[in-house]
Amino acid sequence: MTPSARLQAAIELLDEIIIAARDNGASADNIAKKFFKARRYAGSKDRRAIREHVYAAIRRFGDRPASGRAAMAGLAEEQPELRELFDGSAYGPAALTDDEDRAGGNFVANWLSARFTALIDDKEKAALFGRAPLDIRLNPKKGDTGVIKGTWPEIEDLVLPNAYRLPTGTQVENSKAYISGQIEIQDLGSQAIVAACLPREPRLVLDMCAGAGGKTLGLAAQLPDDIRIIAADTDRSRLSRIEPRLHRSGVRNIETILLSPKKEEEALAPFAGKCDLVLVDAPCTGTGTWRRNPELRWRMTPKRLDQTVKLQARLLELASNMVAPGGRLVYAVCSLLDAEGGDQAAFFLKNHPEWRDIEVDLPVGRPYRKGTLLTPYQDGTDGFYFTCLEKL
Ligand SMILES: C[S@@+](CC[C@H](N)C(=O)[O-])C[C@H]1O[C@@H](n2cnc3c(N)ncnc32)[C@H](O)[C@@H]1O
Repeated sequence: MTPSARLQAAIELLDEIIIAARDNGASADNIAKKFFKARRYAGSKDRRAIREHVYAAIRRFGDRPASGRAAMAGLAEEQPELRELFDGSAYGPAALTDDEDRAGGNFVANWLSARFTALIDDKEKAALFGRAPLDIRLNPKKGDTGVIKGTWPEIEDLVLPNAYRLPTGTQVENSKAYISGQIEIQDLGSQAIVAACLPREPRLVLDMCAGAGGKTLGLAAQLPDDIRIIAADTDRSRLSRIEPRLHRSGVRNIETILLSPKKEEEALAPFAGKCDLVLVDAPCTGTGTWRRNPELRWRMTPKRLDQTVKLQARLLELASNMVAPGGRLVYAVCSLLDAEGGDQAAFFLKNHPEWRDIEVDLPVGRPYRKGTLLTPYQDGTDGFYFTCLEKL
């Protein structure tokens, strides 16, 4: 493909990504995979170049552009070499005109920028777009440090006992250590949230928004095998992805429960007031994960944020009903917006005098508004807020 044809392909791929972001459709990565599958003529260099154009536009614009062409035209304003590729050649984009739409604005939409926690300064904002590291968690029941250090001599020890960092791009998923369940890929921040759940040994654990089980497996790896762990979620496809991970890691004490949205309480009724530990890793806007998913910015609107905040408050309330007296509730979000983090904790504690927040002693994160904040610049993790609450 010519450089102009690659740019035109990037414009077409961006058109699909923009529509999916507007309509809450498939992720940019999945759309790209499908796009290239249907264009076998694009070789590996073509694909790489097209992806680079697409992700440069996604990283650059905080507001969702009107179209793929507007996005690339906006980028061309800042990159003269791109402007030359709008050359009207056979498979390339038509020449730019003075009056056509061009994307612009800041890296983060202005309405959203104002809602970040006070600790997110310019350095932190820049780090939100940095390169995400590749962190792994050792499963102490199956693997040992010697094996993984033998496999990857360049591995870096992190501040939590089973946490390690590998150079980005290391092929982990086809390694013996991964296939045999000795390791999982998990950001240090997620590992810190699991650590915050476990000062005392629970008997019954509920992971209420377990997704594909990242934190559920982290909990199981640290707890004795006879503890009952319930992994619940409303997303059938995500929840089903726990199964192969359970096999790999040899865990047998996790049960899954598929919840129906708005009817979660019915399915969870048998556990009401009985759990020693409930984790609510709540659905959120993901503002702390922009390093991995910069396209999430294009999905955000004030209305969607408001809906997410309401859902989080409802799930926190519901989760609190599942906890036994003296039990612990951990509420976490991979977001750095106060509305999803500190505001939720403050609102909950104000309305529940029978609960108190507890301090956690971890080597990462900063105390922030009744909880802990983890950030890319300060901690080298994705951005998270979590709070540990105890029922009196
Ligand atoms: C941040 S993700 C969880 C990630 C997971 N805990 C992990 O460590 O990999 C939030 C999850 O909440 C789930 N969710 C959304 N609405 C829910 C609801 N009403 N009840 C329970 N889970 C819900 C989503 O399907 C999603 O899997």
